[in-house]
This record gives sequence, C-alpha cells and structure tokens, in this order.
Amino acid sequence: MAHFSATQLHTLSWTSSVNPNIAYRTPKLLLYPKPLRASFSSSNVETTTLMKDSSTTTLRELCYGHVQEHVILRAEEIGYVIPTKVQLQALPFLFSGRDCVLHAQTGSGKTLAYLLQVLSVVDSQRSAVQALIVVPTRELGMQVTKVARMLAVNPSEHESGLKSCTVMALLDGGMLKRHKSWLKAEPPTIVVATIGSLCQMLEKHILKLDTCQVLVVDEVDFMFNSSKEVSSLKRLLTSYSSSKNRQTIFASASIPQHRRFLYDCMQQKWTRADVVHVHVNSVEPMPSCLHHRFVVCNRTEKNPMLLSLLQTDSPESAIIFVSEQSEKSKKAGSAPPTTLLVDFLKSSCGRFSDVSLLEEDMNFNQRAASLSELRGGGGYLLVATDIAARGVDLPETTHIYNFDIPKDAVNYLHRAGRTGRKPFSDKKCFVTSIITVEERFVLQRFENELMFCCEQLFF
Ligand SMILES: Nc1ncnc2c1ncn2[C@@H]1O[C@H](COP(=O)(O)OP(=O)(O)OP(=O)(O)O)[C@@H](O)[C@H]1O
Repeated sequence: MAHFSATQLHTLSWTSSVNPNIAYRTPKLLLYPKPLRASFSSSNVETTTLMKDSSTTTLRELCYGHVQEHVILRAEEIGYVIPTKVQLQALPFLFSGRDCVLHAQTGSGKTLAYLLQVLSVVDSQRSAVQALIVVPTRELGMQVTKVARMLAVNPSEHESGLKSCTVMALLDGGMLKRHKSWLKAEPPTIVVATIGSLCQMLEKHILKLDTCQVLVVDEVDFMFNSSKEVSSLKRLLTSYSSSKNRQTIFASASIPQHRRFLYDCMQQKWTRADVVHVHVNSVEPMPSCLHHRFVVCNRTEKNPMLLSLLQTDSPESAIIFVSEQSEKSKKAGSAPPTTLLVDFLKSSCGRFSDVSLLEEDMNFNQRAASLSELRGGGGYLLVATDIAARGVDLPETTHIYNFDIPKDAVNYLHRAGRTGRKPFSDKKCFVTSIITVEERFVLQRFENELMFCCEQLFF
C-alpha cells in the first residue's frame, strides 16, 4: 500500500492507455483544493480520500461556496447536517466538476451527494434542461424527484424574485402528453427520467440535451445489465450528448468488475478520461448493522416457517422478497406466488392481516398507492418482488425476509440493503433467508462473495 501526503498527491486519475486485464491504471498527480488527503493501493483501482478532521465537518462546511444557502438550509431542515462517508469523499470531486463513479453501500446517501452537485450547477433562472437523472424504475424516479423538489424549493422566492428550480419526473407510466407541453412551453431545470420515456422524448426532439451540464445514472450496473435498457443508455451517453460537454456521475452500491467498468467508461467515452472512482468501504460491501440469518426447511414448509419467524421476530416493519412468477406458471394460469403468500399471511390472523404488495404486474397507480401507504407511518409488512430491491428507500424497515433465495450475490446485497438505511444509526437490522438444504451452498457462495457470515436459526 502506498501512502501519499496531502502535498504529494491529492487525487488519482485514470489514463486511457491502459489494459483492463492487468494493473492497468497509472496514477497521475492532479492539483486539488488543499484539505484532501488520499491513500491508495498501487495494485488496484480503489481510491479513498478523506477530508482532514472529517468527523467534525458539517454538510454546510462541505457545501459552502458551491451550493446556495436556501438549499443548505432545506437540507438541514430535513435532517441532513452531518455528511455521510460517501458525501464527504465525493462532494469535493463533484464540486470540482470531475466525472465520478459513486460506489458505496446501500443506504449510504449517494442520492444526496449527486443532488447537491446537480443543485450547485443549475441556474434556476434559466428555462432549460440543465441536469438529467436517469433511474431504472418509476418508483426510484418518484423518490429521487421528491428529494430533489424538497431541496430545490426556495421559500423566499417571492421576496428575492429568484425562481425555485423546477423538477420534472419523466417516468414510464406517466402522462407523456402533459410532459410534452411542459417541455415545449417552459423546460424544467432538472429532469428525472426512466430510459424508455426519456428516449421517446429525445427521438421526437421534444427534449434536447444541448444545455444539459450534469448527467447522473443511478443504479448504473443494473442499467448496463438490462438487455432492454442498455442500447438506449449507450445512445444517451454517446449520441444524444457528449461526455466532453457534461459532467457524468454514475452511482450504485454494486459495480461488479469495477476496474473493467472504469476502463469501459473511458474507452467508450461514457465519461471523460479523468473519471474518479469513489469507492467507500470496499472491504465491507453491506452495512455493518445488518445481521444475516438463515433457516432450512422443505419447500412445502416455507409458509409456516415464515409465520414462525414473523411471530418470533415481531418486526416493526418488514419486506418479504418473493421471486417473480415464471412465464410457464403464468401460461398455466396459476396464481402468482406473491398473491398466494399475501393471502396466506392475511388469513393467518393477528397483526399480519394488513399486508401490502409491490410487484411488476400491478399497474403504476397501484404501485404508487402501495408505496405511499407504507410511507404514511406506522409499521408495515410488504410482500415484494425484486422491483423493490433497487434504490427504494423505506428507512423504517427493520427486517428483510428472503422467502425465495435471490438469484445472485448482487441481488442479495440490494435486497438486504432495503434495511439498515439510517446512516448514523447502528441499530441492528435483520436479513433472514428461508432456504432448502440444496440452497445452502448458494447462500454460502453469497457469503464468500460479499464477505459476510450467516447465522443458522433452528425452529
Ligand atoms: N447526511 C445525511 N444525514 C442523515 N440522513 C441521510 C444523509 N444522507 C442521506 N440520508 C438518508 O439516508 C437514507 C439512504 O439514502 P439514499 O437513498 O441516498 O441511499 P443510497 O446510497 O442511494 O442507497 P441505495 O444504494 O440503496 O440506493 C435516506 O433515507 C436518506 O434520507
């Protein structure tokens, strides 16, 4: 491990003449505002940077001179006073205009990090789309839009004569006709979009990105992995706008083969060549407050096993993840496994009679209603497919149950990450997988890959 003092090295950049299969990166010294110090290993791509006196730095201090006072005040009102690790590490790079890959645990506050940068760049007095945030699902889009609007609102708009930023949610399942008129009449400052709706607007030239200064792609690994979205995403990154003319920010808690990904970012010109990889807690990909457990039972015993777990744990709020219905089962006209489980829980008396459901096959209004019901306060029990596994922020969730085992380690990480979402709390949260004997080795593989230990429960 090579350590560099603040005067020797301030940050690390990537050169494009590198080979992805070997130690391909070459550190390059860059000038950077003083208080940063960096340490990195010369044999891998991880970069960690810490502010001096990081424990006492406030979000206000970090944002000072970059973000408008009313935005900082709103952040403080919401409760964002102390920056999380990823905010502390990423914001100086973001404010300097560098392209960044934000790679940090679930629930670590990546959204606020990129939104503060977006709000520091845009000019609310200009009627033009200046920032674009691309998300994989409507649910995540609605969540990001809500936080962006909360931060952007300027309470002294009338006295100061300064308009608040406008934020448009251009999401699949929305009213594209209304959005068209809005975009034509008075373009919003910030657009939060799913790729499908976005591309429709771009193809028809209703939305143009020539004034866009920041492009954020949230859950970037998911987007690049989705056969449905990847070609549109690549077009967005290279044809509809150029990395030379914008700041590009990618975010996710999981970036498999991140060295290869960073190499591709530069080679394919998805980002500029000096993209920074902000990798927080690289040896601990999941929050440390998570307690992982498993129970073994036969497939036919899963329902009563779940019920026993719920009765023993008595969770304040829980999400139960169930696999999507297979095409074969759909064709056979069978009821979806989610519905069957909801019916079982509802009929099993007690406090589990009030169960919510979130799955792909529900219409958009039902899905929105389901989530806003949960956010209304009080405890909840949600049965969901993996549509709820990415980005959805329900901070009151204390327990996750994998009724069906996730399909891979990345999927395990994102499901588990729906709990433990209070950055400054170390309250224990629980992730419990209900598995068959044959699935034990699969879970073991996840444990090795994600570096965690699972405790076996016996009933
Ligand atoms: N500085 C902060 N102080 C207090 N709470 C914060 C701070 N930053 C973010 N949070 C809260 O932490 C929670 C998680 O934040 P966020 O949704 O941005 O996580 P994330 O890193 O995007 O997670 P995921 O990878 O799962 O999408 C949210 O409830 C958010 O309000």
